[in-house]
Amino acid sequence: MERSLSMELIRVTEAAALSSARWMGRGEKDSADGAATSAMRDVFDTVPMKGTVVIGEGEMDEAPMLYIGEKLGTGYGPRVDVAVDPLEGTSIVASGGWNALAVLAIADHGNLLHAPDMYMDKIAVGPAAVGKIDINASVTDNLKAVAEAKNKEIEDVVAVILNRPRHEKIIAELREAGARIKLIDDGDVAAAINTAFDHTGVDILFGSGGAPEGVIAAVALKCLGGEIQGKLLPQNDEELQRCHKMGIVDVNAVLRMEDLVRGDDAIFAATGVTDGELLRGVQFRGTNATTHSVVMRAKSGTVRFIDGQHNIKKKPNLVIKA
Ligand SMILES: O=P(O)(O)OC[C@H]1O[C@](O)(COP(=O)(O)O)[C@@H](O)[C@@H]1O
Repeated sequence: MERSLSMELIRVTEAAALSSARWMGRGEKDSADGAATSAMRDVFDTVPMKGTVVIGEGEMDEAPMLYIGEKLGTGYGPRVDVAVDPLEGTSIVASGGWNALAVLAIADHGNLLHAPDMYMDKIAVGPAAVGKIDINASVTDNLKAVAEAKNKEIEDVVAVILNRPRHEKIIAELREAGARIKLIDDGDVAAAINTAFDHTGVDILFGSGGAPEGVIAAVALKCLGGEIQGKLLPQNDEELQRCHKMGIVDVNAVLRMEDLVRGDDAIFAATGVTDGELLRGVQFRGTNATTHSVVMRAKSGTVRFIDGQHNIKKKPNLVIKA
């Protein structure tokens, strides 16, 4: 995969972030998502690649854009699988909260798990604790392992988890073990990535969230040398059938890094929509808008933070007033 593709992909996430950021705090998550999706779709047309969406906005009959199977790119260049989440954290934008991102990941054709839209149990850590976690072990054992790997006490470990009733037991065990906890309302992709950056103050992600988000986070963590393990959590027969269709016979099987994203020819790109620990959100200043993005390649392990200054007058279609 071409190195220069990284910069092309940043243009895609920047466009999605610029378009959806106008909807911050307006209580309209679908409008924010729609703006991000259509901007992302438009810019993808200019990216030199032969892409196919494997994780997107839904099946062809339910999503007009960025649907699973849709072809993306100019049709010239590497043949890649594309995973997109034009707006990761639709409710975050609707309420002006933290850590909404425009994200995408690409990998060589056939190398991304085609995760169905269902829940996935997840555990994720940064490079310091790779090889030490086990999704089948207890919360306490995982905390101990991370504390040891990072040379700190359990009381100093910060676990991040979506604040959901389904996580009551995990949260109780985290409290019992004495860990510090960051309960988040949404956005477990950012939370998983944050475990790989010490300055975000987050050591380990627990709990279930979207399976597609799990695959996207896996690409980022592969680039960063971190680790995520997942287990699909089908809620009914239909979801179980979907797992089987994907070739996953044993739904209790632990999905490891190589199952989620095979090989290392993969790129992850994200632009902040609202402020977060890792990336600032879009700021509008008169005729200018500023974006903050990160792009990473698994093959080289290079992580680039890229700031963009956008002249809104020259991109009127991108920054539509909400
Ligand atoms: O809100 P639920 O059903 O617990 O799902 C959790 C999932 O939703 C999110 O918080 C936000 O997803 P959306 O951007 O699609 O709203 C994800 O980060 C997370 O994986």
